[in-house]
Amino acid sequence: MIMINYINKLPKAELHLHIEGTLEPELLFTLAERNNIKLKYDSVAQLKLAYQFDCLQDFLDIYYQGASVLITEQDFYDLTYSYLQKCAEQNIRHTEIMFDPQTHTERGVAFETVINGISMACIDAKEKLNVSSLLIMSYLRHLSEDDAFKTLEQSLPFKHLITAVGLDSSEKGNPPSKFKKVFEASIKEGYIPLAHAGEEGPPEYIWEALDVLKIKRIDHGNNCLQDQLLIDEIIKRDMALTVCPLSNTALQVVGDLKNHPLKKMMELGLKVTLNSDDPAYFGGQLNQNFIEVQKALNLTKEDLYELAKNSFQYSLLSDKEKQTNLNELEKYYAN
Ligand SMILES: Nc1ncnc2[nH]cnc12
Ligand SMILES: [Zn+2]
Repeated sequence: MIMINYINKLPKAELHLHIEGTLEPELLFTLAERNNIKLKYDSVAQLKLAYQFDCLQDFLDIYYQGASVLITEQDFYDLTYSYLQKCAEQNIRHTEIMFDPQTHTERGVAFETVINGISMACIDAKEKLNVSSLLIMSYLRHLSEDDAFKTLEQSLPFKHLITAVGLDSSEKGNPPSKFKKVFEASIKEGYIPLAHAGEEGPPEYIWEALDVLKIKRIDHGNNCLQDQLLIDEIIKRDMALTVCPLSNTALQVVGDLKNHPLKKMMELGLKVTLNSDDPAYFGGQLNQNFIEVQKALNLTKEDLYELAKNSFQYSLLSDKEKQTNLNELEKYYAN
């Protein structure tokens, strides 16, 4: 059975989303013009043709290029508000937004410009769209730990606006242990530790993220399936995986959605959530991920309910906020 309508109205949270990855080609061109930036592509159609990826690195090269049109506070505001409007349309009640400060500070854009633009949009969206959000500052793992320390330092005046730290970018060759000290320091500052692990990297990287970085949630985590002891450990620790199906097929982590391990993960007892990762690049927003994976794997209403429930349960919201969202979901499911 196809459940597009049911999915569209299902109350849900998104826990794995890069704000730079929500930059739609149309907005990218608008911002390039506004900031007098010459692009390599003549049109939106031509740019879209470049969105063909063989692996994570292929994508990252284009994604960092795209982000170079973001210059002013207004740019970051427009980018973020536009995503939050899409959340409202999809009945995403809460979202946990990753941002990559180093992608911008490396180009001479101040940390302050980035965080102010993003967080102002979040405040306005709460008021006008009733979508709640919080921010995850992600360190780029292809850069050095010293560089991450500089970013941590820059974030401190804005600590009240940031809930967690993450780790993203090129996984292979950049194990979590490279960032042991900066994660320890981030935890001391009150940030909750999260990390991408096991997207392209081996199960050992997931073990390191758990044991060395002390993470509370695993971004992707697909490759845990290669290690039964690791699966047992993740279940024992009651940790969630933020799974991103359309990202996985776009980056050739999974060949075909029909072979996506989501259902298997659920059957094994792993707690999983569905997410869009970089929707402007991977062919679909969160609801499109739900719709396509439901169809490919024949997910039932109970499965969809479990995924939505996990998205609130494993969010970084307070227990009270979780309960409010869960009550709303419960009501929807019962009707
Ligand atoms: N899927 C992904 N993996 C690692 N780094 C990323 N940055 C943006 N999207 C990413
Ligand atoms: Zn990601």
